[in-house]
Amino acid sequence: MTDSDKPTPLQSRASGPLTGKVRVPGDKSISHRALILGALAVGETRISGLLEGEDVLNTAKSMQALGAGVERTGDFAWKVNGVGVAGFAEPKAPLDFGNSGTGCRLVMGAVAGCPISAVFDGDASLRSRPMRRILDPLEKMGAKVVSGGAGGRLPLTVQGARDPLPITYKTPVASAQIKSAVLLAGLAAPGATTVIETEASRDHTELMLKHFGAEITSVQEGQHGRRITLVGQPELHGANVVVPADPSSAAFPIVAALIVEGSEIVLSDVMTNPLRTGLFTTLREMGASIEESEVRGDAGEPMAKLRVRASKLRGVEVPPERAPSMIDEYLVLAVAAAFAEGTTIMRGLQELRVKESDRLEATAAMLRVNGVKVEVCGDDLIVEGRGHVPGGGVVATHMDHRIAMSALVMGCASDQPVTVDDTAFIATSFPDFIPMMRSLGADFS
Ligand SMILES: O=C(O)C1=C[C@@H](OP(=O)(O)O)[C@@H](O)[C@H](O)C1
Ligand SMILES: C=C(OP(=O)(O)O)C(=O)O
Repeated sequence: MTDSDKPTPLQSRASGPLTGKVRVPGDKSISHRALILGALAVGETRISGLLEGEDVLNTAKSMQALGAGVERTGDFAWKVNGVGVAGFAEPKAPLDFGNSGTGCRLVMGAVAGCPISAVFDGDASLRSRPMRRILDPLEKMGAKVVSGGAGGRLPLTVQGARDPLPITYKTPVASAQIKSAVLLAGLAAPGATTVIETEASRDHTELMLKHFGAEITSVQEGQHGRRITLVGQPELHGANVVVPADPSSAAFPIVAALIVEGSEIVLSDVMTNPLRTGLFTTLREMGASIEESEVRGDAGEPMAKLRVRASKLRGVEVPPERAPSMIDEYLVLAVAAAFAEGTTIMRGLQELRVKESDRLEATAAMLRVNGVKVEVCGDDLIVEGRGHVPGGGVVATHMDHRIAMSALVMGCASDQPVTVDDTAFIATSFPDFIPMMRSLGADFS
């Protein structure tokens, strides 16, 4: 997709109860990592349940361009033949990550540990996002940034280190992308690479590195943090990866079922890694009925079946330390908050400003244009829930898939229909969102 493509608007209007059983697509974070670690391993990796969204497909293409064998073998089934740690070949053309911060930043880390040069680029949204946070530690490890836009913006060229250095790095913000970039570069360095985080971020890279044979430890650091240590230059071996359903995608049908009276839906295989389930904790505090059953795990990633029933919600205060475990879910939580009774205060959301859009302002604008009273106060978002939403607004999605899906969920129960200006970017993370929501009974036209 390019930002010059013609926009495809869509309207969402109140429907009868949502019902049915669905499996949302594979987790986006795990899908990126399975392709990247498969490409850095020796031998064959088989992935099932891969998210075939644009963000992940761009990572697959970049792995191919860097010399790995990447092949689709069936629906959501992929095979990767890796080149080994530090074995990437120099790509002949710029690597285009489209809309995806994760793909771009993790591959920057992997390339930084190889003696090659690669150009990184993306769409207008990705070109506006900060890359200095990744380049700073990678430069400490010996990589060079040959050229780049102001403030480390894309497009830029990374010249990987011939002899990468292991470092101990304290991440300046809770970010799994920074942590993962350092660990992936650290694979090629001799000795121990350590990442310290004061707030724990999602640990899929650590769990998957272990699954592929690396020696990696993670211990508590302070009240909410982790200290992660990776032993460099491991022989990673190809592995089987089963990708569970993405809790960040599940969030949309879950909130829709909670706000549409009489709804009851079931979602299978939803990943329940505790570093990803802050939204479920918050919704339960608001009074949501979300029942878990059939809890099981694969490659260290737990998953469960979720049964969600329409519920009367009340406003709550969400503490800032919960943000890393639900960082992509505040948009749709704000929709749930608008349908709740009472005020919801979401604190410490500064990282929302540097996502696909400025999500703090875009979320406030989405609610405001649909008649909800909302305030951005510093880095906090305050939503006045009145038990119903007037609707009737046209929402600007700003090349942001999660704004588009959140607005369509809001329309499922608002008094007047809600329109989004462009649905195209939904394909980055949840290509079947529209048909899946319609199959549950949503009225999108
Ligand atoms: O590592 C990952 O897979 C991700 C980390 C988060 O970003 P940050 O690391 O910038 O917080 C999140 O917002 C993104 O959707 C996926
Ligand atoms: C922030 C997101 O992704 P990324 O950083 O990979 O673009 C997201 O999917 O909400």
